[in-house]
Amino acid sequence: MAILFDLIRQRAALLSLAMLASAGAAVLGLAPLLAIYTLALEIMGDAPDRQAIHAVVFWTALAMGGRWLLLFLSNNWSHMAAYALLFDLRLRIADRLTQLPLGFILTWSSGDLKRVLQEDVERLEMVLGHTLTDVVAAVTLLIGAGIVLVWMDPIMAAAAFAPLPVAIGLQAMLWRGSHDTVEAYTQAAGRMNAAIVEFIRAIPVIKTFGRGQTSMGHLKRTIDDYQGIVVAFSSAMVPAWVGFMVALGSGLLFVLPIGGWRLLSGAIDGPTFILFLLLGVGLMQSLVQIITFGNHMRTTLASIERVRGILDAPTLAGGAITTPPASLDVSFSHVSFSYGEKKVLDDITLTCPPGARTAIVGPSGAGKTTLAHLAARFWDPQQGAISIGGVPLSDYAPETLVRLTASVFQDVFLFHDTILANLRVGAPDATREQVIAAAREAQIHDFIMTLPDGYDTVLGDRGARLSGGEKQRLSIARAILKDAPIVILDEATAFADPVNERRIRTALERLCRDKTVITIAHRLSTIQDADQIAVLDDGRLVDVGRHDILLTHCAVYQRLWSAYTSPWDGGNGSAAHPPHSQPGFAARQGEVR
Ligand SMILES: Nc1ncnc2c1ncn2[C@@H]1O[C@H](COP(=O)(O)OP(=O)(O)OP(=O)(O)O)[C@@H](O)[C@H]1O
Repeated sequence: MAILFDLIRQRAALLSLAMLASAGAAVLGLAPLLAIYTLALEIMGDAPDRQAIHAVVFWTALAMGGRWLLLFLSNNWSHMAAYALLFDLRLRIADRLTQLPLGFILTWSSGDLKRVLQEDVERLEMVLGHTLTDVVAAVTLLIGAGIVLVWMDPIMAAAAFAPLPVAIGLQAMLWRGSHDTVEAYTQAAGRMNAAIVEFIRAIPVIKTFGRGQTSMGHLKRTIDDYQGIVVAFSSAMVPAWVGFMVALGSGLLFVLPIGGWRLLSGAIDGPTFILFLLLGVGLMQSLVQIITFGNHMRTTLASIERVRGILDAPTLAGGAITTPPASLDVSFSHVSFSYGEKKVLDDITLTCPPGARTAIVGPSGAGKTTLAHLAARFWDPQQGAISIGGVPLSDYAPETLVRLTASVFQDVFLFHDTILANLRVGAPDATREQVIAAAREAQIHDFIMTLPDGYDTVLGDRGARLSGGEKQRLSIARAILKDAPIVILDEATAFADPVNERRIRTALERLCRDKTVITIAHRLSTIQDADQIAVLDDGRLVDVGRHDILLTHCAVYQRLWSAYTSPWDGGNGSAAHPPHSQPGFAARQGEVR
């Protein structure tokens, strides 16, 4: 709720004006009813005054014009405020996302992040742009007209408001019973959305493997689940909701007999009776708007909670050191790391010497990627410290740390922009000539020159028009251009054709020249000449050494190597590919930060 008030405060002036205009429009909305009352007084009076009748028509028309103007202004102002707030909030979330550890962002699916940025933020528009002013109008009408009615005849006013306790009681029943159901509904809707997104993404796999029925099964289950909850929700809510609506319309049951009795007894006149029939009965409908506001607020508060999940997530503390370190070694000192309760790295102490290549190997799930992510500061370890040149990563200013490392990971992201802009991501000031030189070294220049606009060709959505190998080489070109002294690589597991593989190997050899390199190795042939190989097993560092030495005494490495060199998969997924005659790098895909 605090975040909502905080947002409202930022556009308080505009929203207040919108609410005032809405309240004014509501008051003016009473004009036709009062006109009927006044006309009835004139017409039923002894000597109807033509001039007075004309005046009533004139003032009513003026009031209607004024109401139109106030509604127009109220809508305009509330929407201006709402969209400005939405814009601010989206920027705040986007800004926060850039400050949050990458590891945190990787735990969210892109569908969930999109939902927060788009649907959850959009929900505020409904409240701020529409229902807030509607509810102000409804409350104004209810209170304003209530005062007028009580002033005219308290007994008749009591008759008009008689259904109110019943309506409120039924609404309270609805609210009390619905909390768990609304929660279940929200979760079922979330599961169904996620299943739909997954299904759409999986269509190529489904078509390739002919798993249509199986994949549809999960989607169908989530839709059935959602439908079941909606039907149960409706059945549980309908009786009370219908009762509420009937109660709202039942004012006539009280106003008609009591009004008739008071009219006949001379306590009220005809025009007053007519006014109570019109106003007293119609007034209750304002409650619907108030209830709608309450319902919108409930779903909006759930959205705000999700927004807060991002805005309140802890960022990594950045230090103040901006000078590059004298030495470019990367050291892990007694590092332990857990994802939630699950410990995946345990007391790792390892130094990656400057200008040397350290390969990390181990069975699948041993923690290789996590260790590389920690070196790139996706997360901070819960225990121990990671340092560059003896300075803990957290002591560096974030921009300095970004300049010190280039990461090439498996998921390549290419912006919907020109190739030139995509290559300049890590080096915005690079000249065109420097970009071309980097592309040449990454073995991608010739391909770029075959594109219609060369370096100015705009890439499709997520680089869809490029092959996997082309994307990899573009990402390596980015890293070469960035020219960071420390390179963190995640070799991917996908095969490349021999020509592409040779190109990638050449590009990576160029990228890693004279750099401190930490590489996650999936193909052991590529790391036989690494300066040191760190062997991980089940989150622990079991050995560090060169290939030949490890082969003589490290049981885990021997197992990996034997599985790797066996003609059949020895049961270890990460090292089951046949060795290549030439050692070198074979990273497949990569994203450069
Ligand atoms: N975001 C995450 N949340 C929870 N657990 C995770 C997360 N990322 C990885 N893990 C778990 O941590 C362990 C180590 O994973 P990691 O990816 O570091 O291993 P790896 O050695 O790189 O594996 P592979 O060779 O299969 O890629 C695994 O058990 C994995 O399931």
